[in-house]
Amino acid sequence: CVLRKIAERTPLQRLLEHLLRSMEKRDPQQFFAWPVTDNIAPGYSQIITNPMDFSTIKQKIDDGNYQNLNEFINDFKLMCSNATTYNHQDTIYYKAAKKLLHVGLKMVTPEKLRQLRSVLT
Ligand SMILES: COc1ccc(C(=O)NC2CCC2)cc1-c1cc(C(C)=O)n2cccnc12
Repeated sequence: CVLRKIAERTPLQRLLEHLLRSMEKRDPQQFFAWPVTDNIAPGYSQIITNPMDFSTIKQKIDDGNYQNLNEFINDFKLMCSNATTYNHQDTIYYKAAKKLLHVGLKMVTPEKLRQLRSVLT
C-alpha cells in the first residue's frame, strides 16, 4: 500500500540514521541539534554561508537527499568546521566541535563500517 511505500527505508538510509543517532549521543548539550541563530550567535549568518546541523541532516536522510555515505560525512564535517570557523578556540563550542569531529570520523572507518554492514544488512 502507499503508506508502507513511504515508510520503507533504503539500506543507505538505515546506515545514515544509525550513524546520526550515534553522533547525536556525543552532543549531549545539543549544541549541534538545531540551526544556530543570529540571536544566540551574533553575526552568524554573515560569517557562515553554509549552515548545517543534526536536524537538517536528519531531514536530508528522510528526504533521500544523500546519494552515498560521503555526502553525509561531508555535511557532518561542514557542521563541525562551521563551529571552528565562527567560534574562537577558547570557547566550549569550538572545543565541542573538535571532539565531535574526531569521534564522528572514528565511527566511519572502514573497519567500523564493515562491522556495521554485517549488523545492518
Ligand atoms: C543550537 O545551538 C545552540 C543551542 C544551545 C546552546 C546552549 O545551550 N548554550 C548554553 C551553554 C552555555 C549557554 C548553544 C548553541 C550554540 C551552538 C553554537 C555553534 C554550534 O556554533 N553556538 C555558537 C555560539 C553560541 N551558541 C551556540
